[in-house]
Amino acid sequence: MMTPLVQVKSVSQKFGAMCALDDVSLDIAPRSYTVLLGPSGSGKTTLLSILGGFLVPTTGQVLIEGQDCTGMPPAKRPTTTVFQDYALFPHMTVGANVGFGLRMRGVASSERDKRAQEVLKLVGLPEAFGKKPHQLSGGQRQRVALARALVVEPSVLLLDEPLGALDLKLRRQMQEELKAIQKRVGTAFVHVTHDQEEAMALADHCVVMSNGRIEDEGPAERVYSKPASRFSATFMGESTIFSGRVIGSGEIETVFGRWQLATDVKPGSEIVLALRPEHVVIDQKQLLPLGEGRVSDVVFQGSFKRVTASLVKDESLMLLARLPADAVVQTGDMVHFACDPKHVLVLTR
Ligand SMILES: Nc1ncnc2c1ncn2[C@@H]1O[C@H](COP(=O)(O)OP(=O)(O)OP(=O)(O)O)[C@@H](O)[C@H]1O
Repeated sequence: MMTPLVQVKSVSQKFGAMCALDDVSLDIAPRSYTVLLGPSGSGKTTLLSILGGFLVPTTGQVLIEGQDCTGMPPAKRPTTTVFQDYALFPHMTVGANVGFGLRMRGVASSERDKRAQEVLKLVGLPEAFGKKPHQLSGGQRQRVALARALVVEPSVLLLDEPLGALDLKLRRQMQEELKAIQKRVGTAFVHVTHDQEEAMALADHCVVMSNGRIEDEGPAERVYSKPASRFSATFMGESTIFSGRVIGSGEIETVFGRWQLATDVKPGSEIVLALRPEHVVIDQKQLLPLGEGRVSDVVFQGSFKRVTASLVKDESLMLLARLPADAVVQTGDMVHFACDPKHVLVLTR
């Protein structure tokens, strides 16, 4: 990795007895799109607040561009934050809202207006300059909030659930726009979400959080295809999880029998195995057999069918499968399930 733009070093945040962040370290590369992904209460907003200077961590350090910013107030550090509710000033025009940060920095009005116009163009709203926030749609207000944060040319833009207030269709559209704007301006973005699809669509670097710790981090594709832990295998996409034990080199004992599986985990170790639904197939006995299962649910989702089945070998294990849209399966059917050994994920955590 090139020299990090941001270095979070062993940061912990306590609120009384409650530990919201527990020894978190993270590097953020210049020009990157980082997504902090995790369930409610995992510490995402706390970490973003520490990056933005709204919280001073109990212990640890935050360096931005090599400078120690740990105790520095928000206005002094090279970051700006876009909040979920946009926090636009309702009585000001869009142009004045966008130019606000420049006004605070003493930039003259003609220069402010010129730069506000430029960023409004950048976010696709060149005609909004003289309007008031209430004359805009939710998606447009979101873009004004983005323009207002970008106009001061921060080194890092922090976004706290920026698309949370938008409906699903607009959300997907704004994801594409956010990514395109980030590539255009080259500013590093750090974006908090609990939506794993959003994380996959946006992240160059995906950081999966749980209980105040980083569970997994890396390119979104790597986190999905080779999750580091059971938590990230189930939070970033769905998986069927089952346990196993390594009994010899390349041999694993599972509820489905003995499997020949390449693994470098040492014999005797207990492991967790995960299987993505798109890697489960039916009626292909030449692959690794998962045995028979009774289909308990079939949901047609347009391009595929999402099938849930309880397996004869272990009825408590609910198998998830994503089958072709034309697969002939119904609730109550007994079906032979299998998987390709190369897709079985062996997790050590
Ligand atoms: N000011 C505070 N005082 C006390 N506890 C707090 C404070 N801020 C956050 N917490 C607690 O710290 C933990 C982490 O909260 P945080 O808001 O960072 O999580 P999050 O992952 O952003 O969740 P969400 O998606 O719900 O916003 C939670 O248990 C929360 O209740």
